[in-house]
Amino acid sequence: MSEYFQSFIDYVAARNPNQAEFIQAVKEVSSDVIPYINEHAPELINLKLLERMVEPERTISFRVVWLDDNQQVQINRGYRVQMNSALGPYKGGLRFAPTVNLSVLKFLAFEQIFKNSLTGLPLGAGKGGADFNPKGRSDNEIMRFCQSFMTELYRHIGSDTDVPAGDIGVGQREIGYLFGQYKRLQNNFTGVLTGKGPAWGGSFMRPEATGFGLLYFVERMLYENGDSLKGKKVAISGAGNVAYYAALKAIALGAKVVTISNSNGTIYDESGFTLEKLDYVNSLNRNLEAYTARYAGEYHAGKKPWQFTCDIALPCATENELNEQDAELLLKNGCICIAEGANMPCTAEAVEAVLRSDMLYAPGKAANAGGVAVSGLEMSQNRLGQQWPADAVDNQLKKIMHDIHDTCVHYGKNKHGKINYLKGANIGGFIKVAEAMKSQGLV
Ligand SMILES: NC(=O)C1=CN([C@@H]2O[C@H](COP(=O)(O)OP(=O)(O)OC[C@H]3O[C@@H](n4cnc5c(N)ncnc54)[C@H](O)[C@@H]3O)[C@@H](O)[C@H]2O)C=CC1
Ligand SMILES: O=C(O)CCC(=O)C(=O)O
Repeated sequence: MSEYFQSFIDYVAARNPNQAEFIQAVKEVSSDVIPYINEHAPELINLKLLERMVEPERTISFRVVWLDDNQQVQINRGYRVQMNSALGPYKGGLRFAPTVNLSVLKFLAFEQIFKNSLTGLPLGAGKGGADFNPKGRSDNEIMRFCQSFMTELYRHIGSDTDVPAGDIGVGQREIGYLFGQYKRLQNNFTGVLTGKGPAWGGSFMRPEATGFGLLYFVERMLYENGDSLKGKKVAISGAGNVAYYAALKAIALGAKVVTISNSNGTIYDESGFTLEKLDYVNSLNRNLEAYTARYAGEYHAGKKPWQFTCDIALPCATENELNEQDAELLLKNGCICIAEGANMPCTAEAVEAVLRSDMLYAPGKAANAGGVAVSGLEMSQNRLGQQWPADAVDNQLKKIMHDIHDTCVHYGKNKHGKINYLKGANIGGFIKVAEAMKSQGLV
């Protein structure tokens, strides 16, 4: 690696102590982008484009006070990282989980810059959330928390400023409570959040978009490499929004899904999940062990899905959930493709192991961009005061995922025809943002 790369990483590490996830994401992007800049756009070095991209435009941190069902006062910390507005209003989800901290949100917001650029839509990048654990909380507690969170956040967001959406722990229920509180405070029914219910400004297909988009990407990637999803054995991690819709679409495209998991363990069902089985998993409310009382699957407490033989691995749960050993095991067992539904689910070492092999690797910023893409379409519908039919949105989603795939191929194919989708996504995502920042002057 070049001198510039090392001095850049040292600079970022010194300015962001104790932010391991953020530095991991920055290293991963800059290891592709810096050689590209050195060769094709050295003028960007003096403009300090990358140095500017790693500095959030604004970071908001605030107190969230609320009353639990036992009348006890609870205090959480809320955040919004407004990372980059070169291409449009800040855009990205809100995460409610005890693991939320600035390092995690900055890595997510940083990844969002390149992901949102790849969609081809006018979307800047942001991410936010709180260290609030929704597990075991009543519906009323969730509502009170959301109302308190929005009572501060509302002054920093707007339909042309910053448009949050969901992420881990934030689905349509939470978006509803957040939206209701924003409307009450601002007296304004506007597209300030995406992932809304279809009856009150939401886009059809937003719940499905990330999981479906992931499979559209995988389908295209396999096709490009002379293969298809038909008859493939697919291992999926997670049991939330992305995992569920990824499983549904994989099954619809002729694959067999054999695992679903959460942080406690994995269900392995050799005969493959069906829609009915997946809906049963949803009804279990995190108690995956109960699956075996009804269906002939196995429950493996404390185990990840990556030990089971599969052709395709789709990590759809959380960051750094698939490590180097997992990647080696997948390779040994004949897995041909890892595609990330989650954000940065593979550790840096796992990515290196995969890139050294012939396995296909689709990074999250490309493969899971379908969610934010349909959020972008929801913003367009809100501005126009329209609601487009589900099949029209689905067709646009498919086209966007295919275009992202082709951008990755364009920037990631080497002279021997091998495609590095990570490099393609990093460079393809970077170029547009860099051009926009250059045009907009020193901001
Ligand atoms: N919801 C969306 O539209 C998008 C989500 N993503 C990413 O996809 C991932 C999943 O998000 P959602 O499905 O929306 O969240 P969710 O809250 O609906 O589901 C998360 C699932 O992951 C499981 N999980 C959490 N930690 C785990 C661990 N250590 N090991 C195994 N399972 C674990 C949870 O039990 C839950 O089943 C996250 O990385 C998120 O940032 C990315 C793009 C868009
Ligand atoms: O739809 C959105 O704005 C959020 C999507 C998101 O958070 C992500 O792509 O990781």
